Amino acid sequence: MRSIVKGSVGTIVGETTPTAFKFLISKEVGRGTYIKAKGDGREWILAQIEDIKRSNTAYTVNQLNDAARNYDSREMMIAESRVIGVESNGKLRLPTSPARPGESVFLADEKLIKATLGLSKGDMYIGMLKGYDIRVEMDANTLVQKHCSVLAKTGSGKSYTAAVILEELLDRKVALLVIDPHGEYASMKEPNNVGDFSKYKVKPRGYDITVYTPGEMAMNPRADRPFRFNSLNLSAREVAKMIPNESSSSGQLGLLYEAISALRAETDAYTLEDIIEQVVRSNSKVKWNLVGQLESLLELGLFSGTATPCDELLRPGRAAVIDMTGIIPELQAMIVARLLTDIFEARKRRLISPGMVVVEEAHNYIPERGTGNAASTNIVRTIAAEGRKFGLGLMIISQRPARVDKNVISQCNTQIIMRVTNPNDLKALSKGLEGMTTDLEEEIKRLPAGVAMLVSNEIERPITVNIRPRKSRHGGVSTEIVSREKAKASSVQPARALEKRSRPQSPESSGNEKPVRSKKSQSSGGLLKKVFGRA
Ligand SMILES: Nc1ncnc2c1ncn2[C@@H]1O[C@H](COP(=O)(O)OP(=O)(O)OP(=O)(O)O)[C@@H](O)[C@H]1O
Repeated sequence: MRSIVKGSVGTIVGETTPTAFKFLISKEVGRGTYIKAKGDGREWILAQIEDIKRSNTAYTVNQLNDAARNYDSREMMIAESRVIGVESNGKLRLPTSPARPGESVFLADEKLIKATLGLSKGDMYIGMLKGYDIRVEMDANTLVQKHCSVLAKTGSGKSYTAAVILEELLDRKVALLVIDPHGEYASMKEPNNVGDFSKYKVKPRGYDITVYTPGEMAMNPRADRPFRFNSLNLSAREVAKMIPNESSSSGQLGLLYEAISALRAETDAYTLEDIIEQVVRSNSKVKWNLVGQLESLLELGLFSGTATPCDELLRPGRAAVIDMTGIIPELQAMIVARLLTDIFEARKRRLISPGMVVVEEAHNYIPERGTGNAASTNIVRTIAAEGRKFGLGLMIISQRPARVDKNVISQCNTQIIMRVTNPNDLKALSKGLEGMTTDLEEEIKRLPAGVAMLVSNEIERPITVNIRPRKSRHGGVSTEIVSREKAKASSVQPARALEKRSRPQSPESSGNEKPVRSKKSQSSGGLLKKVFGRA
């Protein structure tokens, strides 16, 4: 056997192929380490250690080999390595012939890793390659245009990582619209004060964030402004989108179309109140159910006051955060449906800036078939399929990959995967990702918080990244349950009331009874109005 070459970490042994080789380890290396060996053309082949096996001929399965006196000298460590490729003129290719047994293996240097993996093509700094001092940079334009997803189990650092990407996009003057079900993104206004900033060379700062609430301002201390829709001349389709699917029968929808056509024939300008009055005038038996739903819509306050203009929501270098805290899921999906339809239409007509729509807890807004229904599914699918043409990108964030619409996920060119352990979610990831191996699946199960696997057409193979500290303050903090028992008890009451009252009518209702409008609800809007409010 050849003597060990200085600086090498091992020698190639056994059978090799253009895509894999094994080497006998002479210096400590670990799984995931990037290594290099000379190919036949004397160019460097970059490979990564996938697995390490240890054996010792002195210890066989059947008996100890007493003839072997020096047990330590008989121990062997074999590293199984997967070839990533050979870099030539900025392009990656597989070596034409397999690496030669007997060749020395070295640790790969930073330059080779960056060039071969394609890590320095971008301008967005999201973190460091795990185990290395190598910055991972992604291309902002590609990420926005070709969409992106962040998928991981809860507590793994999903929203933290999403915010890191949003910071980079805001630094590059991208306009962002964030659908934020839990009010986690308002804290981006403030600079971060926890993290190893010097190691990652990050400077804390706050961003230009405006938080909107579709509810009442007084109920959401984070909100800067109310979010309101225009109630003038609503089309039947627009109104229908805001009414829960399961409770609006075809008879009621027909009634809605009739009422709005009659109004259009009479006047140039009508409001939601006018639609309600018109429906009341109908002779239909099912009208009261529809009236109930329309009145609930009116009471939410979403259609009162000044409508929020679309061009205010997408502004370069700023993020508009729609904070959905306190709004029931069904209504959230309807708000998202209408909002994104307006944004997409305005963008198609070039009336607003290009930008990116970020959908947190995406399984609620675009549920996979069989796992639920949401009014917002179609428009999010449309943006995923056509947004690129019109400069509207999409970022999908979810803790339940298996419950998110596969059509949308498959349109995301960049996938950021953090720790996932649920077997259904892992299966969904495996199905949706090219090149997913059982080894990668195992790795995903074991990723620590704050470490992400980046899969993208822009990089040559999935890489693991230590996500950099945030520049802005993180807002996704878990609530302690035990020590806050009292606070929890006092907060249960309004939440329940909210859910109960915001449903237009009970499922048992026949649809023929006139809904009771209490004096209080007519004058001040009652509890519903208190919770959701008017502008
Ligand atoms: N790159 C990171 N650097 C430092 N801390 C991190 C990093 N990523 C995550 N964390 C920490 O891990 C915790 C969980 O992160 P985060 O809130 O983003 O999780 P999540 O997956 O979004 O959870 P949830 O689904 O509950 O919102 C946070 O307290 C955060 O401070």
